[in-house]
Amino acid sequence: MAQKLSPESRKAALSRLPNWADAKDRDAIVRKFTFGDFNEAFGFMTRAALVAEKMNHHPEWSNVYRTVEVTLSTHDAGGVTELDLELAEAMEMIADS
Ligand SMILES: C[C@H](O)[C@H](O)[C@H]1CNC2=NC(N)=NC(=O)C2=N1
Repeated sequence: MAQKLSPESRKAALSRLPNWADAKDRDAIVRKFTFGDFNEAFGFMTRAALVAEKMNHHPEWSNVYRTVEVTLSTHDAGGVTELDLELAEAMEMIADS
């Protein structure tokens, strides 16, 4: 099972993911994506969902019109692991493409 990241490696990883922040109320990382319109937002979710399913690692997320709010945490580990960083990086690539 994936292990929770140490505070040091988590801090280093977050510095490479500048748009992501620690969740306020739990052990997780969060980001709000804003797209041009609903089609772009939902297209992002569709592509990210396919990656997540392939990884067997799933986001908590919600969509309002052209925004998608994402929370990543590894439930089995009770906190942030490499899997969350990997999915966050994949989401950055998808949102940029
Ligand atoms: C049984 C299944 O493999 C697990 O429940 C997987 C599925 N997706 C998951 N996603 C996330 N974010 N955390 C998990 O611990 C997790 N576990």
